[in-house]
Amino acid sequence: MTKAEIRKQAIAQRKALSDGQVATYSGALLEHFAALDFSTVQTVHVFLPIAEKKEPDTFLFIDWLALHHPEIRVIVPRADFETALMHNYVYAGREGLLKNAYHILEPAKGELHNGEVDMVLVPLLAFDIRGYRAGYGKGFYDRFLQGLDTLKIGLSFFGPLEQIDDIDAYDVRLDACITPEKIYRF
Ligand SMILES: Nc1nc2c(c(=O)[nH]1)N(C=O)[C@@H](CNc1ccc(C(=O)N[C@@H](CCC(=O)O)C(=O)O)cc1)CN2
Ligand SMILES: Nc1ncnc2c1ncn2[C@@H]1O[C@H](COP(=O)(O)OP(=O)(O)OP(=O)(O)O)[C@@H](O)[C@H]1O
Repeated sequence: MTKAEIRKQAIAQRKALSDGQVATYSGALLEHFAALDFSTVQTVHVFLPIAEKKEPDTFLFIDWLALHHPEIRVIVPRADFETALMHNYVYAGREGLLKNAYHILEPAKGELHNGEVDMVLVPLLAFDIRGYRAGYGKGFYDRFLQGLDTLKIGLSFFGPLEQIDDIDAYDVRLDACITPEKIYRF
């Protein structure tokens, strides 16, 4: 399937989830996340969920990290839709977040983070068994991840597709993808 076909299907599949399912599946994702090795992780980049689009509730991950790994810095993005680039900020609590025109919560201001990130949680609409992903189609994460030496972990409520057909040279493969059922490693 092509990314365009996949997007349509995945958006509809997610829309059909109840809020209860989103909460249950998000909890299942967190259980797998919590079993990862954080011994060399100092910084984790976490996307903030678009609740309207039934994305995984990554606040669960942020709260878990604060409790179990208070030494780990959480970095959150702010997306610039004119340039398709993301600017990254040190997470400083929910109070400082505002919703942008795309219903994405983002830091209104704060401390920019231009340093390394050891792990990136990557949003996606679908992924395949090779570790390729399709998102909303603006290439934000492909640009951000290009050349970045970091662990790239997708979060998905659904299992992998056989193949995303129209992969291009910019597409960055995930190292792993967490689903409610299991972690896929690539
Ligand atoms: N939580 C979260 N943050 C993220 C992403 C993501 O997938 N999830 N992105 C990942 O790269 C970037 C934002 N990507 C986006 C790209 C396009 C549209 C957009 O065009 N929305 C339209 C139509 C979408 C649709 O087809 O449903 C709209 O909402 O009107 C939204 C977000 C950066 N931040
Ligand atoms: N590093 C880059 N430099 C220039 N163009 C890029 C880069 N990365 C991706 N693109 C372009 O951006 C467009 C969108 O890419 P793609 O369809 O793979 O988005 P996506 O992965 O679904 O979206 P997102 O990363 O925002 O979730 C494509 O035309 C792609 O070639």
